[in-house]
Amino acid sequence: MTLVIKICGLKTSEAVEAAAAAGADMVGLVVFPPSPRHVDLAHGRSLAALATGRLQVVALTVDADDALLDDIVAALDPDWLQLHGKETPERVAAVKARFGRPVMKALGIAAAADLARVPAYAAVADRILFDARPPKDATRPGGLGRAFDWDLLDDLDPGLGYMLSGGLDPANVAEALRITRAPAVDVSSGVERAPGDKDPQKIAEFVRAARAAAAAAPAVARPRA
Ligand SMILES: O=C(O)c1ccccc1N[C@@H]1O[C@H](COP(=O)(O)O)[C@@H](O)[C@H]1O
Repeated sequence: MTLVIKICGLKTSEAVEAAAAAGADMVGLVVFPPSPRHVDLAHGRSLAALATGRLQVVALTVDADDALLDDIVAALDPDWLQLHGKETPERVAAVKARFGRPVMKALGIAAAADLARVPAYAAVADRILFDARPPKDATRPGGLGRAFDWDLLDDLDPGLGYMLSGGLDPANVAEALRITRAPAVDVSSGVERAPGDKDPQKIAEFVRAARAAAAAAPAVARPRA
């Protein structure tokens, strides 16, 4: 299976073009005003239009209500909805039913106990995204460039596709894939010059490093060590 690569938090057409040129699969547009990567819906619409047909578009939200999701879906027409807040499994199921689009649910991980929530979410989401659990005083629940202990995912079989995120960058993505054998990776801070300012060269380096690592040790049907 081919590794799926998502570049998240794009704010410019230059960044969208860089993700497409690098050979990424998905781009994430953050609709969450406290984030330095927030895009308003008018701008998000133009970025999504630029990506459509070349990259899957993911709309990232944090505890968004139905009214906001209505507006986001109307503006961005995303291929995926990424729920990165405290949404319950019931809320994930309701969003999926209302919008009829695949839903990716982010779960913050800091310890093995955090994985106990996986079955309930795997039953309703189309993909689980594992991110580092944010510190209590964080102003946002993700996009912090913070990694978690990848060994926690050893032997994990969530029963559906999952995406690894949290503190990935061009230098560490190969090691992250070696340890987790994740079928998909997501990066934001690790391909930036500053929060919200994507670096085309780092995007290219990240995709190159991730593809090389996946070719050396494919995710699916890879015998366990
Ligand atoms: O990027 C943000 O600002 C953001 C805001 C609110 C929720 C999630 C956010 N980003 C997501 O967080 C993970 C990890 O990002 P990083 O690579 O560690 O910076 C990733 O899924 C981003 O899409």
